[in-house]
Amino acid sequence: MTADLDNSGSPGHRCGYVAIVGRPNVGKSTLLNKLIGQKVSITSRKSQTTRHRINGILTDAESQFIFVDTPGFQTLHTNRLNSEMNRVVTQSMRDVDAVIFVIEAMHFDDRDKKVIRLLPADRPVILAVNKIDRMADKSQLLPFLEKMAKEFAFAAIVPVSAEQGTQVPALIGAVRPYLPHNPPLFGEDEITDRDERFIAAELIREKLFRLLGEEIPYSTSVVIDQFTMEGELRKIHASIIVDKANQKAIVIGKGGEKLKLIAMTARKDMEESFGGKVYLNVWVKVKSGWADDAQVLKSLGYE
Ligand SMILES: Nc1nc2c(ncn2[C@@H]2O[C@H](COP(=O)(O)OP(=O)(O)OP(=O)(O)O)[C@@H](O)[C@H]2O)c(=O)[nH]1
Repeated sequence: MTADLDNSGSPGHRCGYVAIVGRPNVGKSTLLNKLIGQKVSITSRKSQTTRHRINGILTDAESQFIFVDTPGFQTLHTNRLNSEMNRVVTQSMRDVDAVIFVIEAMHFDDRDKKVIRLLPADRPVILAVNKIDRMADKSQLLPFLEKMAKEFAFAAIVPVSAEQGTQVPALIGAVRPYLPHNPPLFGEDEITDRDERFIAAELIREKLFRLLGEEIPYSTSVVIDQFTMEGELRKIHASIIVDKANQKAIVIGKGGEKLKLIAMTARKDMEESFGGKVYLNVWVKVKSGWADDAQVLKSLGYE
């Protein structure tokens, strides 16, 4: 992808877009956070917490990497939301200069193979073999990397531990040569081009994944109804949208305890992210079939 150039930056400077793809739960969000050194993309133990494209930006002396964190490839649920997500993933790979394909060390399954089939043939794909810290027998790594080299014409293969940061600089070094010569598109201190409204919704959604049971979060979404500044205070009104009335009861919890906890922990994270006080009001609303409703999807940013 090229952009309007303003002739700032040194002549050798590189700048480009990099997509991070992989099946759910391989560690894409953790890797992005490690790459850019700050929590922007949300992470969770449950899979499929990433629904939006999130740009994280890494700027160093020679280059600027604009990372696109994509939703995991969905293989279980088949509603409209998931087909939209798969579309967003394929789209995001077409718009980038390089792709980082993430898998788990020693795990290469049918879901990973599905992702491989969608990888673009006309741009460099760097394979990041993640979670190497988990390997009990490190001597198995080299044969696994050799096996992977036969699966696709990867531009490079880099074993990493996103969680511990091991080999992350090597991964950056492997991607760098594929960025085009461009001056930086973003200022040095910009980490994401998403606004605070979006980050606020992501932080609430992250709490749903962390604090609710297995099934509920998949049928919920978060909408920011109002976001205003009163002096230094951010006043945020948000709605958690659920599919059914019984889910509303679960999100609220006994005596409102669960919702209180969701709102309190989300508010603390927002205050840390935004660097200022936050007043947060969270409602739970039932909208049946929202995940299949094109109109609702549009209002959530899937166009
Ligand atoms: N041991 C270990 N765990 C990791 C590593 N990287 C990620 N994880 C864990 O794997 C789980 C999934 O990580 P995420 O970063 O949320 O995965 P994701 O691929 O973004 O998942 P989706 O949003 O579902 O697509 C989390 O519990 C992480 O803490 C790693 O290098 N080592």
